[in-house]
Amino acid sequence: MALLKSLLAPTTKPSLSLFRHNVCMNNAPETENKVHSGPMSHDPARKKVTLIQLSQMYRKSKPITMTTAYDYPSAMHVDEAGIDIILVGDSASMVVHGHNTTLPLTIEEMLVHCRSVARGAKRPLLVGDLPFGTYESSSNQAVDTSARFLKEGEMDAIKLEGGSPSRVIAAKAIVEAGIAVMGHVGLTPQSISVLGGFRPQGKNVAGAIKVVETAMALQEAGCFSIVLECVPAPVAAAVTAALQIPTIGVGAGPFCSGQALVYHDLVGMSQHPHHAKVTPKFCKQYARVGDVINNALVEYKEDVINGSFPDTDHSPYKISQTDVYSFLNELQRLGLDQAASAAYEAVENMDTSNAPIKLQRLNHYSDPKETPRMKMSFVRPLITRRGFSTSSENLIASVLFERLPVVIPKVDPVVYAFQEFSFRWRQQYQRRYPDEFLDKSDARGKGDYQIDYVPAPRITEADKNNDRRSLQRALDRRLYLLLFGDAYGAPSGKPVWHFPEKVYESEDTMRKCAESALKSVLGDLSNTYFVGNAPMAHMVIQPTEDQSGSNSLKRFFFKSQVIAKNKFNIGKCEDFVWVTKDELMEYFPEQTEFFSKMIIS
Ligand SMILES: Nc1nc(=O)c2c([nH]1)NC[C@@H]1CN(c3ccc(C(=O)N[C@@H](CCC(=O)O)C(=O)O)cc3)CN21
Ligand SMILES: CC(C)C(=O)C(=O)O
Repeated sequence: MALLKSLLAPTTKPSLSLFRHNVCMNNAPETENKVHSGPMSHDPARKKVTLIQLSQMYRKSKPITMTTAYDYPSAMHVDEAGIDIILVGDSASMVVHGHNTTLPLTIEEMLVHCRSVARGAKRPLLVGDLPFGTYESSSNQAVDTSARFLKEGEMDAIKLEGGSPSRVIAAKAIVEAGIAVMGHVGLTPQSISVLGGFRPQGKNVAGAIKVVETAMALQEAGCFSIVLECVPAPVAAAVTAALQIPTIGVGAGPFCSGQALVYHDLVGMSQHPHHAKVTPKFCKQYARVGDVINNALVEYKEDVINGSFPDTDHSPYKISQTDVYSFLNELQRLGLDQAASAAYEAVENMDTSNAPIKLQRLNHYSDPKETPRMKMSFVRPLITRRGFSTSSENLIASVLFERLPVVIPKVDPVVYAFQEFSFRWRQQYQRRYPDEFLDKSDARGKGDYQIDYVPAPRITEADKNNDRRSLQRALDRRLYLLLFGDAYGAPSGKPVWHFPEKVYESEDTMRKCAESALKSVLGDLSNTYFVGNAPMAHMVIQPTEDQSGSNSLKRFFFKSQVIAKNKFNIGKCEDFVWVTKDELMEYFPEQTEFFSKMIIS
């Protein structure tokens, strides 16, 4: 105990610094921490605030800072900021619980707040506010409640409101029970019933004198400090001068020993006028935390809705490649095909955007020749699609990707003849332009206004060379994209001409499936326009003799158009062509009838 006292004693005696040095070598700070339940820091500025520290600050006229806190995170922030006192105020009733007054808060609720704060704040002095109705009826009740704040609430001291004679007696009894008491005069919100509202106090001579006398009586009872709430600055100055203990002002002007503000008010937590129960006039907002919170929540919501959260960075839990396969197989064995399909889809999707997963998977492989892709394609046929598909048929989304004519098509001779005729007709019967207008020989533009307009040729180099890979051909016709390579339903290993297409698996819609088919060829869909959500045609393909045992195939065609682009990097195929309707028929000799119906021009 003697050691502890000398550690706490404010002194500059040289012997002490020597002593401290020894203490450190003996790892004594731990003893210190235990006694005060203080932080593990060796920084003297982090030493637990006690009544002794406070009276030192008071004697040295160092301003004392106090804010409220009601939970673990707010307590941590307040501690971190080096605030001296945390008041677990009954304002919790209003700012945390949403009541209109401080009256409804119970002792049990308060104790929950107190314990949470005690877990978060190690350095500040912790003061618990006695709730309305838990200390007024007798000194015994006041002592019992206060004791609970120390035993169950882990507080260092309590605060009570008011200074009536019975209240002063109760304060004295609590101090005599060994519990430090902070008084509270001026506006005492628990007395709202008799005060008639959250009204400032001490605004006339009698009121001001009452504030001074009450504060003095509470000092006499043994309070270590007094909160002065909502009183004029001169009154607070008088009280501060009259007392030998620190005053803490809340809306009481600058002449107090210290200042307090409600946490939510000072950080600007409750921005919304309907939600901020009260934000008294005297509050200064040091931030607009409420706005920051609102923005964060809105952004989060949007991210979830548009699918950008969670991304792979925020989906950290991995399952090994081998386990995924066993899991898929197990799901199928249990008849949970849709679940297996969904899990497989997830593996595929995470795959593309997360290289580390791939590496990790490869490492799990025992046979280095067997790549993950091969193993996947082994699993794939086992998996059926979810949604409206039945297990006996395979659905394919195909894309008829077209480039519209770039130049006006050559006019049909009959149409041309009619246009000629109607032009002459109009010329003949319309009113003549005035001569002076028509006779202006320079009316067609000269000099700066002269446009040397040479139309681009309708026949391009690609037309001349029959370069079907170019989009700069058959400018007056629609062109359609065909790919050469492996296709679903084709004899295995034999590349064929086909449209961009994809087997429907677990996309939300066939249209989505068609989009991903085209995307896998073009890389992205930014220069494409999908025409409508519904397929434009569908084709049923029965299995051939040698494919007996396999299922029928349904191929749905979706129309998409090229926009604002005259060259694409076509991937995922051995070859490709951009062809007109007539040319397209050459590539599908067995299906000319179908395609000539499906494609108009
Ligand atoms: N968010 C919050 N901040 C606080 O400072 C606080 C609370 N809540 N709740 C508990 C008490 C209540 N306090 C209050 C509440 C309202 C006023 C207020 O608005 N007073 C008006 C006069 C209102 C009247 O005359 O009826 C003023 O002009 O100061 C002041 C202090 C201070 N405490
Ligand atoms: C305004 C402060 C001093 C208070 O009493 C509370 O927060 O309950």
